[in-house]
Amino acid sequence: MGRENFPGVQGGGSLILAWQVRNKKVLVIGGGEVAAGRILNLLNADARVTVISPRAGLNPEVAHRIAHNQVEYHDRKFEPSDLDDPNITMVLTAIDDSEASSQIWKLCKEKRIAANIADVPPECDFYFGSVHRDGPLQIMVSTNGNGPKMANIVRRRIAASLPENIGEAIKKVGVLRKKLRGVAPAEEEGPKRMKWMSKVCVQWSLEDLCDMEEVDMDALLRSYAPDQVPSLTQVRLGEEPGLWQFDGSFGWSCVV
Ligand SMILES: C[C@@]1(CC(=O)O)C2=NC(=C\c3[nH]c(c(CCC(=O)O)c3CC(=O)O)Cc3[nH]c(c(CC(=O)O)c3CCC(=O)O)/C=C3\N/C(=C\2)[C@@H](CCC(=O)O)[C@]3(C)CC(=O)O)/[C@H]1CCC(=O)O
Ligand SMILES: NC(=O)c1ccc[n+]([C@@H]2O[C@H](COP(=O)([O-])OP(=O)(O)OC[C@H]3O[C@@H](n4cnc5c(N)ncnc54)[C@H](O)[C@@H]3O)[C@@H](O)[C@H]2O)c1
Repeated sequence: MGRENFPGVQGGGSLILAWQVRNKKVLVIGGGEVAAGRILNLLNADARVTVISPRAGLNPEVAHRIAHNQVEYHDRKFEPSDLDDPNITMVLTAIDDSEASSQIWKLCKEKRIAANIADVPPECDFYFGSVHRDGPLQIMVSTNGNGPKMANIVRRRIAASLPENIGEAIKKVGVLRKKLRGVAPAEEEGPKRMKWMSKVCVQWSLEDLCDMEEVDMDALLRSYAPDQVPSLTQVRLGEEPGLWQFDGSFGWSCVV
């Protein structure tokens, strides 16, 4: 008999994902304060943003994005034909007109376009959350519609508890991972590659990860074949792979 101690299911949550909208077309309907926040989130994710909103109602931040050609802009109210472009990946509405909002939601569902209707939670395929960003690191907090301000408070507390250099350390790990793929591209290397990469992340301090230069990465990668993880000091001393072994101390360990 199996032990059956699998995780219990806790329904009622959201599926939290990191949606890749780079170079994809996203329609934002409305140009007020809420739209301004949405547009920034989208631009930070390299989306191609189109804004539809009468000029008279534009918030200064949205007007700035338009003036600097950061978004495509149509100075008018929403029209159903705005949804005809098959390249639209996502629609976000942030307008102060609930009737128009519901009409847009229905049209999006007919066309199977994912949509967020800012003021109507039941008419959202996905919610936004409160996001902390530090380089490649993003942390999103959701309260699943219960308390958006609470999400903001939790997010700020999490951000305050993070090491200052975590984003930079992750950036370096990203470069190393890419290089490792170059050194060991084979599919069957997958398990070894992942285990080795995990060991580097666990054994190296954030400071050492941040300090790691490209030459250090190239030297470190020579220890991949013998499946060893030297410290940054050892890498810089240029010792031959095979001379070091992790002894669990997170310090200097050299077996001769
Ligand atoms: C996280 C954040 C992200 C973002 O918008 O980018 C976000 N709302 C934020 C702020 C905020 N929103 C509101 C207040 C006033 C205080 C309060 O009500 O708490 C504040 C606080 C403020 O403005 O400081 C009012 C509000 N919001 C919604 C409704 C409609 C309703 O609930 O019926 C109403 C009532 C309108 C009314 O009463 O008339 C709905 C949603 N808002 C969500 C996200 C989704 C659920 C996220 C979750 O539960 O975690 C969801 C469901 C849909 C969606 O928007 O995707 C962003 C904080 C970012 C940050 O600061 O870090
Ligand atoms: N989800 C959230 O986090 C959240 C937070 C606060 C408010 N809200 C809700 O979001 C909505 C927008 O809030 P806001 O503060 O940005 O409002 P706002 O009044 O500042 O902006 C509304 C914008 O919508 C535009 N607009 C109105 N009708 C339009 C149409 N048919 N087509 C295109 N554009 C149109 C207006 O010109 C204006 O630019 C409100 O309903 C508000 O209750 C949501």
